[in-house]
Amino acid sequence: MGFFTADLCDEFSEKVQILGPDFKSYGGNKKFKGEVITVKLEKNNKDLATFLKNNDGTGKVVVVDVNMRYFAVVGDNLMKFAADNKYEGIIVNGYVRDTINTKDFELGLVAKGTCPRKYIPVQDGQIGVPLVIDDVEIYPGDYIYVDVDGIVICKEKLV
Ligand SMILES: O=C([O-])CC(=O)C(=O)O
Ligand SMILES: [Mg+2]
Repeated sequence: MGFFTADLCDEFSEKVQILGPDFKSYGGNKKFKGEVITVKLEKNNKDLATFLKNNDGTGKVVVVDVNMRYFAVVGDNLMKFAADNKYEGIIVNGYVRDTINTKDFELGLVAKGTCPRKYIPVQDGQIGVPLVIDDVEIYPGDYIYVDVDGIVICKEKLV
């Protein structure tokens, strides 16, 4: 795939923002890009699971903010939904689990770390709301670029 986040930062330095250094890769693709869909969760991931299961993800990256609450919101089940619907990747400001298996799916997954526990009681989430992650405002329709160096976000499509 023809981009490097370092080159995007140099070439479009006025236009891009970067998320912080604490994301790690747990998916099958280390490099991915796409148009942002935002999801805000409290602790439980039901609305994210339903969204991934029921919506086409071609060209899309889902950015999930769970405010670093220490519960996993993505594992191999949700990765299967996302792979089946052709999402490019998922970015979680929080934690994931089943990470031995999440890398077997052909999409990106980055998160701040792992947690073996999920929050069981169902709670409502919000799809398509503005997020603030690592002091960066993220809106639906932004474009995001991920590789082994980091995560670059821009209001417009760069490549
Ligand atoms: O099932 C869940 O809600 C989270 C998880 O472990 C998975 O996606 O496999
Ligand atoms: Mg699981």
